[in-house]
This record gives sequence, C-alpha cells and structure tokens, in this order.
Amino acid sequence: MEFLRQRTVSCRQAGVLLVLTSCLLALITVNQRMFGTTSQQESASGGAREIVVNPIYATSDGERRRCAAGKSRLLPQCVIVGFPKCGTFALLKMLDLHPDVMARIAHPFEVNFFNSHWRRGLDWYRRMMRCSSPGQVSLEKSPSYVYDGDVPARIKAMNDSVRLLIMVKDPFVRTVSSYLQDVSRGRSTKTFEETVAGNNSGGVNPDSLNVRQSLYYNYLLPWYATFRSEQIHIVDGDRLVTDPVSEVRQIETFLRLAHKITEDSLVYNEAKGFYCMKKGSANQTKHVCMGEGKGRPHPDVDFVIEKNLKTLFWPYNEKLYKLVGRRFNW
Ligand SMILES: Nc1ncnc2c1ncn2[C@@H]1O[C@H](COP(=O)(O)OS(=O)(=O)O)[C@@H](OP(=O)(O)O)[C@H]1O
Repeated sequence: MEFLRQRTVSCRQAGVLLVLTSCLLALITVNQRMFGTTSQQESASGGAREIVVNPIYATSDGERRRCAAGKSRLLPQCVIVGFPKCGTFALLKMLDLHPDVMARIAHPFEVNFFNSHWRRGLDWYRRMMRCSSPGQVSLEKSPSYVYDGDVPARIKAMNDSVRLLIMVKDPFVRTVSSYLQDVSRGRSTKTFEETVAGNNSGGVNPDSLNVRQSLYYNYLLPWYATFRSEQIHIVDGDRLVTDPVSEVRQIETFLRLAHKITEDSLVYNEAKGFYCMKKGSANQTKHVCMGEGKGRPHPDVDFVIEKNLKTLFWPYNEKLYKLVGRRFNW
C-alpha cells in the first residue's frame, strides 16, 4: 500500500512538472513567433552572446551585469515613440545594424518606462539600455508612448535635447494591421468591417480604438508643443517597406551618424515580401527576417467601408501634413 501511495504521489509530481514544462515551451514558442528567434536577437547585438535577462522581472540581474571597460549604460539619446503597427520593430532592427547605434533589442523589447513604469525611476530605465561606447547612440522603442499625453514632458525632463523618431504609415493600412494584431492575440473575433462599423449602413465609427489611434494629428500635438521640431523626425513607414535604405539614410542624417546602412545591409526576401537584415561576415552571411507576427497578409476590406474610412482620415491627414511640414501619399 505504501509503495502504491508513493507511486501515486510521484505520478502527480511528474504530471505537474509536465504541465509546467509544456506551459514554458508554449510561452517560448509564442515569443519567438512574435519577435523572431532569440538567437537572432542575440546575434544582432554583435560579438559575444549576451545573456538575455528580462529586466522587468529581474532588475537586479540587469544591475549586476556590468559593462565591459570603457562602456556604460546610458539613458537613450533617441527614442522611437510611435506609432504602433507602422514598422517600429523593423526600424529598430535596421538601426541596430549601425555600428554607432546601441538599440535595446532584448525582451521585453518595449520598456514602456514613460507610461507604465514611470514610478521605477530613471536609474531603473537607464539599466534597461545596452552598454554603449562613447559616441554611440543609445536607443529604445516603445510606440505606445505616442498615445500618452504625460509622456512628452517626462521625456523632456530626462533629456532636453533628446531626438525622437515617430513612424507613420497610411492610416487605413495601420488600422487593418492593428485589427489583425488584436485577432492574433485573441482580443477580437469580429471581422474588420464589424470592428470599425458605425451606426448607419457602411458608416464607420471614429471612436473605434483602431480607427481613433490612426488619427495621428490628434496625438502629435503635445509632442510638437513640447519639443523643437528639429528634435522630431517623422519616418515614413510605407517607404520603410519599399525603400528602407533611403528611409534609414534620413535617420542617420537626423542622428548625425555616418551613413553605414547601405544596399548591402539589407536583402529583399521574396517569400516574406519584405526586406530582411544581412548578418554575419562576408563569407558567412545569414538573412534575418522579422518573425511571423510582422508582415501578415491583410484581408480585402469591403469597398464602402474602406472608402468611408479614408474619407474620415482625410482632414486629419491634411492637418498632419501641415504640422510636420511634409506630405504623404495617403
Ligand atoms: N522589413 C519588414 N519586415 C516585416 N514587417 C515590416 C518590415 N518593414 C515594415 N514592416 C511592417 O511592420 C508592421 C508591424 O509594425 P510594428 O513593428 O510597429 O508593430 S508593433 O507596434 O511593434 O506591434 C507590419 O505590419 P503587418 O504587415 O500588418 O504585419 C509590417 O507591415
């Protein structure tokens, strides 16, 4: 009997262990699907493999990891503050190819300090950054910053001469992309048309979150009121897809960096339908594309809904062009 009881207990323990292991594996898989593989991200940091610590949950580990001699963790001199779904992660990865850019490129990719973790203090934030050498630009991206009216003043208080990158893309395409993200995360089971529908037939609802968050002008006002316009560079997210080198070139100029990202740094991947990063040495190059969650195929949208959405966006786009002093093709 005692033997049987012990076997039952150890079977139960084995069962619990099995469930925990499966959960862990599932979490790792989801993470890799969304962001590409960890080894890709590690190799992006160049040189020695860095241990990836999740600093949100293990700040003391981050603190303990010392930088090599001559390097230090600096508060970012440049922040990608928006807009979500405009290609911010691809931009981060592309900029990370630059030898003078030290982008935060480990989990969690978006620190969200100025909105969600503000109370942890600037020293906590500084420890989230990669070790950089003098002359390198420390950089992070948290595209939700753009939606929080408290964030501009907080960033300014950190660094009065910070440089900000704000990505925009065709607001209709952004709205669809944002909807697809909701579906993939299980936050919506509706069709796109149901999600954005208004009360009357074919009408659209300007208060639907995905639509509202594509009214760029409304969110950019506090940023332009807080910073000098020379501190803000608007990145064309549509062009980052079709002609990334020239878009990144403008950013190199904005950040006063030498032009190092060239046609040789990126390669168009037919299967993915997007540019991917070239990594490694000349004789051992590998192509690192974004994970499955980036560059999803978009569904066909009902013609009337599409037309009405574009009509809704139009006056906001015009105001945006005036604000940023540049027109886009939307
Ligand atoms: N090179 C490359 N590879 C893959 N994807 C690329 C690339 N360049 C830009 N994009 C576009 O990035 C869109 C996702 O935007 P974000 O990274 O800003 O999304 S997020 O806010 O961080 O979730 C993603 O949106 P979807 O096409 O809807 O998936 C892409 O259109």
